Amino acid sequence: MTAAVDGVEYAPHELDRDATFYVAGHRGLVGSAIVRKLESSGFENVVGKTSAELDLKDRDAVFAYMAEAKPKYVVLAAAKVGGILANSTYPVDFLSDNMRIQVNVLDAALKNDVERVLFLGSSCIYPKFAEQPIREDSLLTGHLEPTNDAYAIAKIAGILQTQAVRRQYGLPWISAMPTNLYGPNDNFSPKGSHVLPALIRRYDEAAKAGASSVTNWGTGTPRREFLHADDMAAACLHLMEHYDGPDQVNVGTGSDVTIREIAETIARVTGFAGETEWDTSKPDGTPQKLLDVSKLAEAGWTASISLEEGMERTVAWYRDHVDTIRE
Ligand SMILES: NC(=O)C1=CN([C@@H]2O[C@H](COP(=O)(O)OP(=O)(O)OC[C@H]3O[C@@H](n4cnc5c(N)ncnc54)[C@H](OP(=O)(O)O)[C@@H]3O)[C@@H](O)[C@H]2O)C=CC1
Ligand SMILES: C[C@H]1O[C@H](OP(=O)(O)OP(=O)(O)OC[C@H]2O[C@@H](n3cnc4c(=O)[nH]c(N)nc43)[C@H](O)[C@@H]2O)[C@@H](O)[C@@H](O)C1=O
Repeated sequence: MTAAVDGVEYAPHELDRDATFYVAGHRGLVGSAIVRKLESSGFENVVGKTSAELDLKDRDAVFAYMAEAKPKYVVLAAAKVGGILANSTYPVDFLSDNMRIQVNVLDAALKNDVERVLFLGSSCIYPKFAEQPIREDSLLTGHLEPTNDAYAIAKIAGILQTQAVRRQYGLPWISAMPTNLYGPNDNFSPKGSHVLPALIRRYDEAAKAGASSVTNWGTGTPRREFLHADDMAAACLHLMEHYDGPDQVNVGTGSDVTIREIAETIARVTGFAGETEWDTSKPDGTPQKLLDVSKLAEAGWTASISLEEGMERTVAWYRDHVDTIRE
């Protein structure tokens, strides 16, 4: 199928199933979903390294690994990642670690002639008060949300590096900007996680303990768009096979909910029957973050896992893995 994005036709570019495919961050929420998707799509040689085996902040080690593994394709799904509190408490780490990880991986990929790279950014790259739904061309048109501006600047630098490689070397590297994601292998730590895993854990623990109330952060009024990691992985492979433009592509569902609404859904799915309270001393973050996904739709991909189904699957996964989740 030929895809026409912004009036430019892209012929399908089927990836070689026998080639080495390096998924940086292969144990994480997104990386593990990409590994599942690649393996179920016939890729025979998907490789990855844990951060203990290969610290991507270590430039020499990254160059040595890339020279040895010689991947033909790379997805960069390794990053320092966290929710609103972690981002606003440790901005230097989110800026510095992510700049180093991405510069090392992208430079080493260039040195080793990696044919196709997918860089993953985040919807927080867009201005805090961007017009909704947020189009790709609103990048750099306004001020960032202060709770994650340091992380966002690192991600913007990654997009620019991908575009610069295209301009200077003509390589077909691309980048995708996911909305808020969730699913198996997420970070469920109460202080470090994003809202959805935090609420699954809080409501599940409260339901099991028979608690009369739970307290969430902020006012509950911000709106967020949630995409299941398996959909994200499918979108990544689709883009690598059907898109070859310089602009970053938004990846989301095209619809959003309030935090209060998602809390009600999680309460229902976990069986929590008590009251929900809101701690307004905690930050709300950006009031709304809904991506315009028309470029992705033009490229031929739309999400298929509903929020209700994705929540049920994730709560079930969490309950099965509660003893081994990362803290
Ligand atoms: N989760 C979300 O809601 C969103 C995520 N994204 C982006 O998607 C990508 C993946 O995020 P996600 O899967 O959620 O994050 P996770 O935290 O689940 O996974 C990140 C992975 O990165 C690896 N990693 C981190 N630091 C290093 C390091 N110094 N050296 C080697 N590996 C490292 C970790 O490896 P190990 O396990 O071995 O320590 C981990 O598996 C990131 O670029 C993120 O910015 C974008 C928008 C939303
Ligand atoms: C993906 C994106 O994720 C981050 O941005 P965010 O969307 O604001 O992230 P969040 O998921 O942590 O919060 C969403 C909303 O939910 C509310 N909320 C309620 N109760 C809890 C709670 O218990 N935990 C958390 N984390 N949030 C809570 C919280 O107050 C906020 O209003 C970026 O830093 C950056 O990492 C990024 O790119």
